[in-house]
Amino acid sequence: MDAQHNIARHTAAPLNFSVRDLTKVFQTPDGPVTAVRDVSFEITGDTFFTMLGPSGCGKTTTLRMIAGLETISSGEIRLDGADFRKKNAFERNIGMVFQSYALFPHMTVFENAAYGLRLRGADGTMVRQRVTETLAMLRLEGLAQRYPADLSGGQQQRVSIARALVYRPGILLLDEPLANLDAKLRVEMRDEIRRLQKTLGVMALYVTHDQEEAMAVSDRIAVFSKGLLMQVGSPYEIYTHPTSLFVADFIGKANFFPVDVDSRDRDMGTALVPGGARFVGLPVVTAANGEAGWFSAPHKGLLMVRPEKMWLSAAHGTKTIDASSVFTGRAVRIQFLGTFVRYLVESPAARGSVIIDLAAFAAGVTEGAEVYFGLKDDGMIFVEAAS
Ligand SMILES: Nc1ncnc2c1ncn2[C@@H]1O[C@H](COP(=O)(O)OP(=O)(O)OP(=O)(O)O)[C@@H](O)[C@H]1O
Repeated sequence: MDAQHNIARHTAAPLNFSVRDLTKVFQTPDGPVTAVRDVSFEITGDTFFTMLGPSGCGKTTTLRMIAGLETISSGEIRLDGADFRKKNAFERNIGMVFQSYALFPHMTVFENAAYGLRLRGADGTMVRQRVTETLAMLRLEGLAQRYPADLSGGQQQRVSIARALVYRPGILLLDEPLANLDAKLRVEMRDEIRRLQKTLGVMALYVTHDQEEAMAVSDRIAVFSKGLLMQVGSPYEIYTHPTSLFVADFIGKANFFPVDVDSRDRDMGTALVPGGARFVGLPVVTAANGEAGWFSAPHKGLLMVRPEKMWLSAAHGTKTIDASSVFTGRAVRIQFLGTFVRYLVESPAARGSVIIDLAAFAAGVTEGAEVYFGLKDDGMIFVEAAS
């Protein structure tokens, strides 16, 4: 068969890539360690899919099982319905980018980029054409004859992306590709990776521990904690409808108010905040497993409110206040953060200090001042039972 057969003309993302009940148990001298437990998700077409979580949560192990770099303890991986494990490296049709770049130090940029094509038996004309085209996409044209040691970190990472894309894989796997770059370059590169991914129409599986980065680049995010997949959704869904305390806290900033739930039905509830405030008609009630119907009243729970869903005013002001939903506290710190002002408020009603983000300074509120604050009624969400 013609060797060129192994090389796609254009990127063709799989229609459907799925992982079912994927589990990884490492045998260690201290006994078995379950790094990934029963993880299931599905990705379609040119989705930019990110696995996000703190260090040690199992995201890299999941990616490595998908890449075939780690054996699977149990579960399955399917590519357009077929068992992924039965496919050889060429048939899997994946490109991989590592945090460490993993370039060959004795090869030029051109030869590094050409590696995957040569492995697939591409002829000289095709290698020249593809490598030139791919280096141009990554703005590396002028550097083709350099060696990795003579490149900056950002340029080295571009070469490793070129090497992964040169044979036009359907799936691009990226393991913390920006972790070694400085903050400004990280933002530039993440936008560039996303632009390339969409231009080529490749499916992307991206691993990061940086929630801001995940929100900025992803179509969908899978949040991991301790080997478990906690939630999958668009950045908007996981920010506005976290289904667990972990996700609410890990994605963005969150305030938590211990409450007594005194009634509820499928998607409405009434909560009492010790101290007197009462909230009726809560918009969303979710359980740690994402299912409604989990709270039984009466029950203790946690009300989560995002900082931008709160109001604040000076306690000595003349504003008319509906006393049933107002808290008092003390503004302990005011931070001007450019596009908004952040107030840190101490209040016995909250668990930890309260973060309140306003579009402008609150009149008359200085550090140390007594304040009134409350929750806008579209911003509340139950996240978990208090144990
Ligand atoms: N080869 C191995 N042998 C034993 N345990 C391992 C091995 N690789 C990973 N682990 C363990 O599995 C768990 C998950 O690790 P993993 O690297 O997947 O997490 P991660 O979320 O990607 O973290 P990081 O961002 O730090 O790489 C951790 O507890 C880790 O110590």
